[in-house]
Amino acid sequence: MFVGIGELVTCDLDAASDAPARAASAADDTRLGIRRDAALVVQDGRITWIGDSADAPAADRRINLEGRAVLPGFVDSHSHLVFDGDRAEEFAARMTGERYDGGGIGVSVDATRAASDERLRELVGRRVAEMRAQGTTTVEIKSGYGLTVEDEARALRIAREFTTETTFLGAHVVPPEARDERTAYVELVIGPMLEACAPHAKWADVFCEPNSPHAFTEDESRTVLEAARDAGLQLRVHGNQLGHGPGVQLAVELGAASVDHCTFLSDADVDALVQAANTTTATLLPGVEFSTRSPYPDARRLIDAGVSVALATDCNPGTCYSDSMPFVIALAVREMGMTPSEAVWAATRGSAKALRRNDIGGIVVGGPADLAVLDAPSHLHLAYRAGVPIARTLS
Ligand SMILES: N=CN[C@@H](CCC(=O)O)C(=O)O
Ligand SMILES: [Zn+2]
Repeated sequence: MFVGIGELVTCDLDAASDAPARAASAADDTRLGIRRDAALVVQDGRITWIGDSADAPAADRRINLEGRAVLPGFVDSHSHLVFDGDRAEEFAARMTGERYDGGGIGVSVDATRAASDERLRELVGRRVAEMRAQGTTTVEIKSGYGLTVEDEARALRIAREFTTETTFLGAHVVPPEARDERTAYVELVIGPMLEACAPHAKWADVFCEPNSPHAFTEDESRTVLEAARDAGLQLRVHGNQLGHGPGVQLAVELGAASVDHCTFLSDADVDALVQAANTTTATLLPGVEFSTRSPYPDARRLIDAGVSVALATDCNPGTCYSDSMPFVIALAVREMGMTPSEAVWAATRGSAKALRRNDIGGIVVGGPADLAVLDAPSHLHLAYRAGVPIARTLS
């Protein structure tokens, strides 16, 4: 049992029926369901009681959190953790003006193909441990740095050892060796690659980006997504990252759970996301804009319009080699005009919704004890103390 919780952020509203977290003012934290001086009882990994510290029942073990804040563990609904090598020099070049266009993905593909299973497993394990150490309790992991039948299936098999939220991203880019055979590569993705990968994946994703010569057009993306849906996978889309494009409309049309990035949106894109708010979440990844020196997505415009918004890291070797949800929350507050409560909601309930999960992202009796604790009295400190390691998981 945990007692002496200074601020218990439950996010306990029903994720299926909730409207997007829209704060009435910067100080509004009513949607977070905050209790003060709280206690909770955990048994066999589940929460069995929530109440005031003063009313806490007897328990075998009693841990006094001395006024710390407890939140739902963060849900990181977008990551690419199965890779070897890094692209620090590409990052440094961007800081002095180079543009990102997805071409560096081929560098990570080479390094990942050359790595042994053991090496990849160790790297993913290390990254998941880093995430947990910063308060993340659920992570989605994509393939996408193999881009052959065997290498994509291998990436997903390894990812499955760490999470049930695995995503087939054979359509990440056209690999360098297939550059002049785009059609043949798409056929490979929707044929033997999908067949080998589907047993290890819950989701399929595509980098739909006509602004990159390496990524996929609207027609190619539709072909891949429809084939994946027919194979029983649920859909997600990388869209509208590098410029205006068809990603959002395609995601909404196909009923994808999430369209991720949403950096460049037309009014029609926002309208489509409002109409689809119960089905399709806009997942914002501000670590990418930080790491590519790009304009941030307009989170205020989306939230004020009524779009369902989530936050995730997009941890990958190219556009954001950070797996820190507290960093993302700080960026969302400082750079995207989200209130601290909106950012916490989007990183927990919102991100759970982007994974079509109602069982995580909140603290409720009967739910899993997926908890984050802060070495601080309130969730405001996540952005206020940016860069300070105040968050960890509590189990
Ligand atoms: N946009 C496509 N995929 C990743 C970047 C991958 C890379 O550059 O290695 C992203 O989400 O930003
Ligand atoms: Zn991504």
